[in-house]
Amino acid sequence: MNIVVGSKNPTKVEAARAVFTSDSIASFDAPSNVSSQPITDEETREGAINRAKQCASNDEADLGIGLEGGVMEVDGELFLCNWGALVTKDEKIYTASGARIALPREFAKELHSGKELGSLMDGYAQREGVSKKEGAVGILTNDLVSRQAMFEHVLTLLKGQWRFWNK
Ligand SMILES: O=P(O)(O)OP(=O)(O)OP(=O)(O)OC[C@H]1O[C@@H](n2cnc3c(O)ncnc32)[C@H](O)[C@@H]1O
Ligand SMILES: [Mg+2]
Repeated sequence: MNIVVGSKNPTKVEAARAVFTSDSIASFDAPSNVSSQPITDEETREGAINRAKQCASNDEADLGIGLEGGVMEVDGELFLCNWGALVTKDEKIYTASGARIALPREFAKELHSGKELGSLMDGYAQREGVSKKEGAVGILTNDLVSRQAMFEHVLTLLKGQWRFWNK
C-alpha cells in the first residue's frame, strides 16, 4: 500500500515507517488548518484529520495519515496531547490520541498567548529542535519516551482500528 503522511517532521515520518513496515511511505507538509499551537483536544484532533484528508486525496495514496501535537487543560493544568488520524480512499476516518503528560506550569501564559511549545521546550531544555527529536515528552520523561515512540503508539492504534473495522 501507498501511505502518505502529512508532515516532514522526522519523528512522524519515521514512526510511520516503523509501524507500516510493509508499505511505502511518502510525506508532504500538509497544512493542519488549525492554529500552529492547538490548545484543546478538539482543535488538535481536527488538525490531524485535516492533514490526513489532504494526504488521502493524493492520487497515489491508499491511506492518508495526519499527526498533530497540541496542549489541553485538565483541572487548570496544561498537558501535552497528540492526535492521529487515518483516512481511507472512501473517506472513512479513524482517530486516536497519544500519551498525555503535564507541562511545566510556567508555560501556561506563553502558550495561551500563542507561543509554540516547540520553541518554549528548546529554551527550557537548553537544546535545539526538540520537536523534531526527543520532543517535549522525551524531555519531561528524562528521555524514557521519545516523540517518535509516542507517535508509533498512536499509529499502532490507528492501524489496529483500521484492520478491525475492515475485516
Ligand atoms: O512539521 P509539523 O508536522 O507541523 O511538526 P511540528 O513539530 O510543528 O508539530 P505539530 O504541528 O504536530 O505540533 C504543534 C505544536 O506543538 C509543538 N509540539 C507538540 N508536541 C511537541 C513535543 O512533543 N515536543 C515539542 N514540541 C511539541 C510543536 O513544536 C508545534 O509548535
Ligand atoms: Mg506544526
